[in-house]
Amino acid sequence: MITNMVEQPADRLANTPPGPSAEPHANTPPGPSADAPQANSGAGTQTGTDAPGAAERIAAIRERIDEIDDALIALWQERASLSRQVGATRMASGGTRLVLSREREIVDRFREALGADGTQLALLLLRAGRGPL
Ligand SMILES: C=C(O[C@@H]1C=C(C(=O)O)C=C[C@H]1O)C(=O)O
Repeated sequence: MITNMVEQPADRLANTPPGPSAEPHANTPPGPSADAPQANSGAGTQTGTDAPGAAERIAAIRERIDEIDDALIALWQERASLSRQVGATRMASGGTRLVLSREREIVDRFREALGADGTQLALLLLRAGRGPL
């Protein structure tokens, strides 16, 4: 889980395997980390540095990261909804719940674009729409 790592100085990250507590329950959104040391103490989210220029630059970049995350979440939810509609339509007409050849195409597409992470992302996307196999 990245949440705990980003609030530690980089030199503390090496050779520190995540313990059991680093991975919360799969469906539990992570809350604020109470145990990690803070690199700066102003108002708002920690940037991980006390250097004013760097902190401001990081805050600006984070605005775009947050926008991207919002879009990813909305797209994720829309895709899952559409996938469920396809499944319901198909089953209501006597068809199958899944079409594995189509799923294979999707996994291949993500893997070709993103490598091994793409495979994992595609599998998560598919599961979000049609449930676990
Ligand atoms: C949405 C569909 O149904 C299922 C879900 C898929 C998906 O989430 O992309 C792909 C194939 C099917 O197993 C579909 O056939 O397009």
